[in-house]
Amino acid sequence: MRQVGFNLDTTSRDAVLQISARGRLVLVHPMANRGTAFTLGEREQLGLSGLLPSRVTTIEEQLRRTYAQYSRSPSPLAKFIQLTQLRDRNEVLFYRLLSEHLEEMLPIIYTPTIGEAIERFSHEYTGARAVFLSIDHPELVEQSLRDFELDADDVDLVVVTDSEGILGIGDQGIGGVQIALGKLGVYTAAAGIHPRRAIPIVLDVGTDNLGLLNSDLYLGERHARVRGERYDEFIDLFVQTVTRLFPNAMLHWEDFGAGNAHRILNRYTDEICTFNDDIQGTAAVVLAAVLAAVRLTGMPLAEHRVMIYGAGTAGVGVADLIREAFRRAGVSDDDAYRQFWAFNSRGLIVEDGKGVRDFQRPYARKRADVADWTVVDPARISLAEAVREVKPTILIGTSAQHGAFSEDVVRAMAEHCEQPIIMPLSNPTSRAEAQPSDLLEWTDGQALIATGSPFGTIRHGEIYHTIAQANNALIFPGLGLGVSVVRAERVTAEMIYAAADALAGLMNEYRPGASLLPSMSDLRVVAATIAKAVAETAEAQGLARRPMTNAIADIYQRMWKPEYPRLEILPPDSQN
Ligand SMILES: NC(=O)c1ccc[n+]([C@@H]2O[C@H](COP(=O)([O-])OP(=O)(O)OC[C@H]3O[C@@H](n4cnc5c(N)ncnc54)[C@H](O)[C@@H]3O)[C@@H](O)[C@H]2O)c1
Ligand SMILES: O=C(O)C[C@H](O)C(=O)O
Ligand SMILES: [Mg+2]
Repeated sequence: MRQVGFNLDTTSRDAVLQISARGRLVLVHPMANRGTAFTLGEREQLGLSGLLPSRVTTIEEQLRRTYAQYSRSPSPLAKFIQLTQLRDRNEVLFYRLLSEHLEEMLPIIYTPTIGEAIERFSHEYTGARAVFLSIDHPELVEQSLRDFELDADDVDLVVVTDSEGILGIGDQGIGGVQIALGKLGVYTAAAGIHPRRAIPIVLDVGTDNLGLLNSDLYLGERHARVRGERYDEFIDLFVQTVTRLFPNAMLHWEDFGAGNAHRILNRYTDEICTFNDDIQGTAAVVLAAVLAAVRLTGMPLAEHRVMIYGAGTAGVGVADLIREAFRRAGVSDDDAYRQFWAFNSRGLIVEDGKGVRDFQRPYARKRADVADWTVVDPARISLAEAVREVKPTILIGTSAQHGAFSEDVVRAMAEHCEQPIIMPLSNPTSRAEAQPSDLLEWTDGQALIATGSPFGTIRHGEIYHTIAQANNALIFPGLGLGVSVVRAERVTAEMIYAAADALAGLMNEYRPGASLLPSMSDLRVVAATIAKAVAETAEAQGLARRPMTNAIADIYQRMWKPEYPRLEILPPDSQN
């Protein structure tokens, strides 16, 4: 990080921060500012003596104060805003507070509260340290990226969204910038990616959200979403520019619409170092949860029948990776496809159905497969009807349809399956296909559950069930860290599988009611473990541009810790 007045080596855990700036400039730089923790000597040298209250405090005192402020904030959104303001004022303190209360604060800075912050972005706007790129100004793309003041070697990660498919709340226009910021917050909190080695970006291509278009306060381009050739050209311009300026960065795509996510990933995956979180991150975390659950059922994976309710960006990513696990278990590709039943908004996807997208097509069932089913409308076969016919053992929800896993669906599933594996993965909480407490109720406590948003622990009978949060936050931080440690040239299917496998390998608790996945409070351990597996896989595939000397040491050395860096105060006139 090199800005006029400040210089910080962001590659090492114990870097020195050089400051030649003076006075207010120091206090408004979130990475340099440490507020009341500046010592009297530092204050004098930096020209801050009159700008701070006289008492010097430790970071522990600052943590006590900011945690009390957090606790007093009256609503989740107020807590989000309080933490955002802290992040914009004193980044070290923000990450330290977050890391000490990770499980408590994750639902605030990330899913589910972030959904509300995204919807309210233009109303609550207080600035956002991100890059905004508009399709109406392609000529500004390069300059805008340069304006973020990072050099080629300074960037490990770029998180970009076009906001069309934000969580399960759809098109949120420019507000989607918050999901890019939220994901980066998790990268740092979980994997220690240095907060100054990443760029959050929103591509403003317009919005089809009429509420936003009609709001006086809306801050994005005020027109319908641009699609087709002009959209593709803009994406291409963006990809070419960002990879030229930041050749070592992994490009992370977040919350694109169903019509673009798979298409864009397929277009670039063999050309650059890139990853789609909703497709690949989700797939890896869900596979890990499925493998843990399958082990508990005692029934071999190859015999399971899988329903994907909501075969969109995430759903098909999940299906593809579970299918890979079938293949690794010795099942032929043809046979594996026959174990999957996928749904879109028109019901079960059948080969002659309407509106089937290219990436869904491999999962379309043959008409003959369903010819003798008892259904009301063969052109629109419902989940309940399909469940009765297929008797699935695994039900995955990525449809954003609240309550879609209804009592009759779940009871019908449980009738033929002792321990049904049911995963309502849609976010935020208001979109979940089912409430875990209901699932336990309807299956007599037998369901093996994972959800996308946090649900915590639920008592059913004598047993406390810890509901696994199968959120891609368990995957992307470690993946990004592993990729950056070896500067992988690509993100391959093998690396994604290795991430899932490493996560599954962390599960060793088998008491009744135990979670299928590690807890979000263990994110740092999870991320480091996944990073190692990913980096080693990249090396084995010959994709490491920076060989490791010792995997553990290399990963540990790159994991930034939220502590005030050592200061070196340079003369005010020296240029750095
Ligand atoms: N847990 C996680 O880590 C995670 C990761 C990614 C996405 N998700 C969640 O999954 C949901 C979907 O996200 P996405 O990015 O895949 O969106 P998407 O728009 O790409 O996919 C949604 C799919 O659901 C289908 N659908 C809509 N209505 C339906 C209905 N009534 N019945 C059956 N199918 C229906 C659509 O046809 C589409 O294929 C969101 O709520 C998102 O938050 C969770
Ligand atoms: O953002 C999340 O919480 C997970 C996932 O990427 C989603 O889109 O829901
Ligand atoms: Mg997402």
